[in-house]
Amino acid sequence: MTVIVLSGPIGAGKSSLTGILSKYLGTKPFYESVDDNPVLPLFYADPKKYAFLLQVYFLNTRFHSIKAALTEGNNVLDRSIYEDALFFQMNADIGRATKEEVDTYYELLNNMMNELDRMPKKNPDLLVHINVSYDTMINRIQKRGRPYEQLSYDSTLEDYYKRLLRYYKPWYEKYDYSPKMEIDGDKYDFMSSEEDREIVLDQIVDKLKEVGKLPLDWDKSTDIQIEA
Ligand SMILES: Nc1ncnc2c1ncn2[C@@H]1O[C@H](COP(=O)(O)OP(=O)(O)OP(=O)(O)O)[C@@H](O)[C@H]1O
Ligand SMILES: Nc1nc(=O)c2ncn([C@H]3C[C@H](O)[C@@H](CO)O3)c2[nH]1
Repeated sequence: MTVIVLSGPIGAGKSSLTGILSKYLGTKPFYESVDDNPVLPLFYADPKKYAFLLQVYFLNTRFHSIKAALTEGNNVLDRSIYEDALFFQMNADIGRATKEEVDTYYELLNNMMNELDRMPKKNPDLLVHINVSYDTMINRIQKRGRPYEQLSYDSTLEDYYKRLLRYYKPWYEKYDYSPKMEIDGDKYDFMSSEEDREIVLDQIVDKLKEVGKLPLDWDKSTDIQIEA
C-alpha cells in the first residue's frame, strides 16, 4: 500500500497532477471538495465571516478522505491535512478568526491528528510539493476560471495570494511527516507537454523507488491522455 499526497498553493496543479499520477500508477485519486463545496463561495464573498466555517468544512472532508485513503489500496490525495493549519493560521493572522475560533480549531485539529495516529497507517509515504511563482499561480487561477478566485473579484486577493506563497516556504521546509520532494511547477507544463509530463513522472517514480514505496502491483501505462 502506497499513499502519496500532493501539496502546494492555490492553482499549483495538485488536482491535475493527482489525476495524472493516479492514472500512471494505477491508483485511486482523492480530490479536495471544491466544486461541491457550499462554503467556498461564501468565504470568498465574506472571508471574515466564513473563514472558521470553511476551515471546519475542509478539515471534515479531508478527514473522511484520509480515513478512506489510509485504510485501503494505493492512493493519491490532492492536498494534505498538514496544510490546513497553514491556511487557517494565515487567515487568523490577518484578523479573520477570533481567539475562540483559533483555540477551538487547534483543539479540533489535534483531536483529529490523534485519531490518525491510532490508524494502522499514520502518515503518507511521500509528499509531492508543487512549487510555483506568483505569476504562474495567477495565470493558472485565471486559466481555471473560478470567478471568486480572480483578482478582479476582490482587490485584497493579490495580497492574500502573495502571503500564501510566503507561508508555504517555511511550511515545506519544516514538513517531516514523510519523505518529501519538490516539483518545479513553473518549469514543467505537465498538462500540455508530454515530454514535461514524463520528466515529472520519472522524478516521482525515482523518489518512490528511493524510499522503497513504488507500488508492487504497479502496472506502468505508457500513454496518459489528458482530457481538454
Ligand atoms: N504544470 C502545469 N502546466 C500548465 N498548466 C497547469 C499545470 N498545472 C496545472 N495547470 C492548469 O492550472 C489550472 C489549475 O490547476 P489545478 O486545478 O490542478 O490546481 P490545484 O493546485 O489543484 O488548485 P487548488 O489549490 O485551487 O485546488 C488548471 O487549469 C490546470 O489545467
Ligand atoms: N481558507 C482556506 N482554508 C483551507 O484549508 C483551504 N483549502 C483549500 N482552500 C481553498 C483554496 C482554493 O480557493 C480552493 C481549492 O483549493 O479552496 C482553502 N481555503
